[in-house]
Amino acid sequence: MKLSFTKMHGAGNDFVVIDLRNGQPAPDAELCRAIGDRNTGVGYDQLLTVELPRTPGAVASYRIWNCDGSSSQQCGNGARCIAAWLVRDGSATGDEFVLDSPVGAHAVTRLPGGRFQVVMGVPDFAPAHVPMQGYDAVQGEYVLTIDSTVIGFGAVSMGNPHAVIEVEDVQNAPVGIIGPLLQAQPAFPESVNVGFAQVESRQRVRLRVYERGAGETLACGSGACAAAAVMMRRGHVDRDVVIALPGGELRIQWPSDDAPLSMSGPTAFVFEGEWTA
Ligand SMILES: N[C@@H](CCC[C@H](N)C(=O)O)C(=O)O
Repeated sequence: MKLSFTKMHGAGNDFVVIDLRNGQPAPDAELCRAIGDRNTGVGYDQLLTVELPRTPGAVASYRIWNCDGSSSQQCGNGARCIAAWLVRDGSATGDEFVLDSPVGAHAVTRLPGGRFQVVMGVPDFAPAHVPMQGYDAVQGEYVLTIDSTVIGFGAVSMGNPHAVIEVEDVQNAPVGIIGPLLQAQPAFPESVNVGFAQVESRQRVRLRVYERGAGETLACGSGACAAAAVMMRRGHVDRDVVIALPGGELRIQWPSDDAPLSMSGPTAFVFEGEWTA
């Protein structure tokens, strides 16, 4: 079996992109893990498959797999990379087009310098939609006590589940300890992406994300949207903010609570390869 792929990244969040528009089946969880192994495979945070469009007017659709073989509904950095891939491929022409993601259509705008803006939808704070069990009403902050550690967090769905913990010093935040602990809580039946956000100013937030299915990544686009949305709703930042992640910066704009949120940021091609196992 031969699989041609493109290695890409968006602000350091790295991807293997595979074109399945010829009807080839999507890799199963075992193959995803094999390709994703950073020692014996290619290595990636997420594998993205380009597929035929599902809705009229869309250029293509895509699906998302984490490197542990699980699937996800949303990937902000991935959406930008798929957009760049389709532009390079010639399938997406013009500066504005639509992509079908697992959670619906995303409007995309091509910006100069390999940057793309993606309309990510309206952040959904309803606990049942995150999904998060044990809470009926939307709260600005939820509190869980795990092994006598009290953790306060905001929760929001960007199509995939996010918890956002506001911290004073993100550099020294216990990302690798609290991230997996929170993910394992029964409150999150589908696990959760856990962001650690330090508000530096009303226009700038520093963020690290412990992702579901991938561990800590250099950047998480939907995590940046989630952190911005939580901090905007708390009134801690303006409605147009830069989220600085370890691998790069994303700009998040959310004009009002019931409007769609948009994210813009970089894309990069790394190399082409062929998987022959
Ligand atoms: N890195 C992504 C998010 C990928 C999916 C996530 N790990 C999940 O399981 O929901 C992004 O840029 O949004």
